[in-house]
Amino acid sequence: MSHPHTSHSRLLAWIDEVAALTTPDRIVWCDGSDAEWTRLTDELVESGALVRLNPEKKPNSFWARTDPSDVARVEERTFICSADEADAGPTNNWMAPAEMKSLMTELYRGSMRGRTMYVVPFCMGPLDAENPMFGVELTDSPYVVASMRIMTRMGAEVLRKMGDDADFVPCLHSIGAPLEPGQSDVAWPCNETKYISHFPETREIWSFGSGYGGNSLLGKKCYALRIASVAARDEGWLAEHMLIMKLTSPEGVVRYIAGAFPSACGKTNLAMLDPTLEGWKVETIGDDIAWMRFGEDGRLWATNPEFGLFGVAPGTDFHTNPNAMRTLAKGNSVFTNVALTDDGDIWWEGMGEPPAHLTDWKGQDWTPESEAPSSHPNSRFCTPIEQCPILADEYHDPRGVPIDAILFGGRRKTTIPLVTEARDWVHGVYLGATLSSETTAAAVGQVGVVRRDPMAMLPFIGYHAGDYFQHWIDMAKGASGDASKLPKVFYVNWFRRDADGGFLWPGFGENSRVLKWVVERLDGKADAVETPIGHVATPESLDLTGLDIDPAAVEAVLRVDSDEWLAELPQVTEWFEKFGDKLPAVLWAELDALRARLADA
Ligand SMILES: C=CCn1c(=O)c2[nH]c(Cc3ccc(NC(C)=O)cc3)nc2n(CCCC)c1=O
Ligand SMILES: [Mn+2]
Repeated sequence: MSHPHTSHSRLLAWIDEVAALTTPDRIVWCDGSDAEWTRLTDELVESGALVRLNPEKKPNSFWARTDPSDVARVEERTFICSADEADAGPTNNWMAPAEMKSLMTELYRGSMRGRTMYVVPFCMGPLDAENPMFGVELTDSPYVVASMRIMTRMGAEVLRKMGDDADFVPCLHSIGAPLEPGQSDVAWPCNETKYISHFPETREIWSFGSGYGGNSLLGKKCYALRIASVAARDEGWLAEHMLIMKLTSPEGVVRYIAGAFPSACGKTNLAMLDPTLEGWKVETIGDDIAWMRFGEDGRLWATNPEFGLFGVAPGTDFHTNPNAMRTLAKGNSVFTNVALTDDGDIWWEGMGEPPAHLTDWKGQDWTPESEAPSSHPNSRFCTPIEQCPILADEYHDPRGVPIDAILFGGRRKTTIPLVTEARDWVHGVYLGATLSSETTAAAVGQVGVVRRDPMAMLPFIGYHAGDYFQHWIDMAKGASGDASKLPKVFYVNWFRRDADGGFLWPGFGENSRVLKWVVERLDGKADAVETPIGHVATPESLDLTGLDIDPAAVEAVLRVDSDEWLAELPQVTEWFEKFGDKLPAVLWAELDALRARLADA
């Protein structure tokens, strides 16, 4: 059956099935054109869902406010519906796929009444990749369509490339707010019942009830991490929650670094770093997701499958991330749950002195005397990555870049030194698997509690975390047995504090000094002290030129205190016990070896 837009019979059959179930008033095929963006954003402004910003401040850009109940990913409503419950593992919510599908089918029944169902063909990664990773999102949210155009390659070009039989990940999304005839819409329709469900064996995603980013832009966390991590396990590659950066030394030597950090560690700030060290240059390839596979040369090649940046707004400003601010200044962006200035620009906490008056993320008047912040802690900017002034040319190369170093990082007041090099690959996997970070206000729960967040992937591993650790161990075999081709693994912590609670390390652009040490370790140049926890930088081995820092602070930020580390071991044991016999034995061995080294120290 041919159709004006495609002759892909499986796609057409799926669309017919979903339309029959959700009963939208109309179906619109998205072509990803500027004309379509204008139509969509005009409609959204008309309906009150978006406010157009002052073109002189941010051209072609918009301010959105969600329902206060729909402001973040809903981890407790996120499910991995593997055929076998054991495959979801202890870090995921599970429901039998058939049960979840029959339950959600009833939720979708008539859910798009009165609305438009948009067909959003998209591709994670370049269209000219060897095997492009296609998806099609069916959604009743024009906000999602506009955001997907920024975050993914989306539209007619993708449909053409898909031809009539390419594989694609079906992504079904409904905000779950049917409109009765004559009923007027609310600015942010959603449903108090939310399900974000993944079906790994059939590679499908069903999302219901939330319009918010990670729950509704299904190409990102749902596809490029949870579903992709399952495909990566089966096919021998890695889908990771990592930034990718290009680092060039003053001598012109280029190194590529991937980094995994939980939220509130400044991953985007690091990905777009403005180095303070003279002559060093950072260019950005990605700030959130890295797909990594071994090339014929035995090296690990990484690509960024995304087409935009979906960053946390508060804390982003010209001091912490000047390149993000320059990206946003070019416009073509959507800002969600930030504050609106009286002259039609956006503002959020961390941007220096607040204006005398703002409209806050709840649409209410805000002044500097207001108790609550003007912007929600999880408020976001959504902006085209091609606007980033330091985007590396390699971003567009379907081969990606060969990774020289992997950084794992967390937010810890104590215990973890500024930078440590892993003893080898397995020890590096141990560091990633035991990565810990203190919770902050941006996430739910109390502030300052140490949580394990393995490879910063805890909410995104699409299967049993024990199998995931085993997969990381097994990846070393992909380096065609030549360990020298594997990336070196490092563990960093920008957030160690002194006895008075002050930060020991200035962070931000000064982190370029740590990156220099990492590169020099790759070249076998920089010095390190052998400690029970790995090779730790010495104060002398860091280039502190021009940095006004107390030598005692440098000592303190690099210190390895055996008592502090011995105190960590019971937590690691308790963490590892969650995975039972699926925890690779080599990781128990690493823990035992660490305990023995600490005892000798
Ligand atoms: C590449 C930068 C990484 N990075 C950091 O390296 C970093 N370090 C800190 C802690 C810190 C905060 C303020 C200062 N201020 C002054 C003046 O030194 C210093 C360190 N905060 C940091 N942040 C912000 C975290 C919240 C998203 C951060 O992103
Ligand atoms: Mn992320």
